[in-house]
Amino acid sequence: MVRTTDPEAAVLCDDLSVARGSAGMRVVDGVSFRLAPGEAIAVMGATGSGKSSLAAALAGTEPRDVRMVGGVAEVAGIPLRARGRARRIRTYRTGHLAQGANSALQSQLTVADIVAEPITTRDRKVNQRALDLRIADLLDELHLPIGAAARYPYELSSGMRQRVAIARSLVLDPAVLIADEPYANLDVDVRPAVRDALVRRRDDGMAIVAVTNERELVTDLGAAVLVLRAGHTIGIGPSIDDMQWTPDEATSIAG
Ligand SMILES: Nc1ncnc2c1ncn2[C@@H]1O[C@H](COP(=O)(O)OP(=O)(O)OP(=O)(O)O)[C@@H](O)[C@H]1O
Repeated sequence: MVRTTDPEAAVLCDDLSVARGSAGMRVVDGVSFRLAPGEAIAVMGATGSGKSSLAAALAGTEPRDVRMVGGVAEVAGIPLRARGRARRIRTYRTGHLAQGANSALQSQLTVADIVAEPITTRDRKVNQRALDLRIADLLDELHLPIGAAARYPYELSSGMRQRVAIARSLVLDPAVLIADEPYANLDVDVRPAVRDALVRRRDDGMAIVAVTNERELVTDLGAAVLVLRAGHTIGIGPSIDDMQWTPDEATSIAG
């Protein structure tokens, strides 16, 4: 088992570097931040700056071509480099909304099965009635219609699929949520339901790493801000109000 340097942190990155693809190109270089339970950080930056690669590395699951190549990273008290049982525990404690998750839902499963899968793959003897209630509550919280549970992804709009993917990422009550573009494909009228679901859990101690360039979401989450350019940190600050902005990106912390 790999030793944890900061067991109290929800997420710790110290000089973290991440490589991607068969050529092992370094796409995140020397990123450092610490998140306590109940805190949020927004990873911002232009397209290709490394936001999704950082999120995927911290989620530690998919895609498999993303890997840590330097520094320290710990999520939910367990190092990213840990293997075996420690790695499995870290996976259960981490919710992951991957980039494009709404278009990657398994087409042969119903919404209920998709959302339940993180639980059913872990515990095959789970009480079905309790599970059904839990999923109905989650779908309702995210303003999905009654009956959505029995439907298949191809029967849903992209905004509904996005909320199914969010429900799945929350179903295990994770200690840490890694959410890549939580508002992707969401109409403005359903965004408050997603925002409230995230803020409520953050208030209950869930830490959130959100890849987003949506300033309103960053403010609503009370998130710290990390801005990347070409894999490097070009700005980090405790809130979006502390950042200095050019027309299209934050460049540094104020002052
Ligand atoms: N599958 C892949 N194989 C190799 N390189 C990749 C792959 N996906 C992305 N990259 C490269 O990794 C770098 C970082 O991409 P990444 O998707 O993490 O950035 P991003 O900031 O999330 O961008 P976007 O907002 O467009 O999703 C870019 O140079 C990109 O071209």
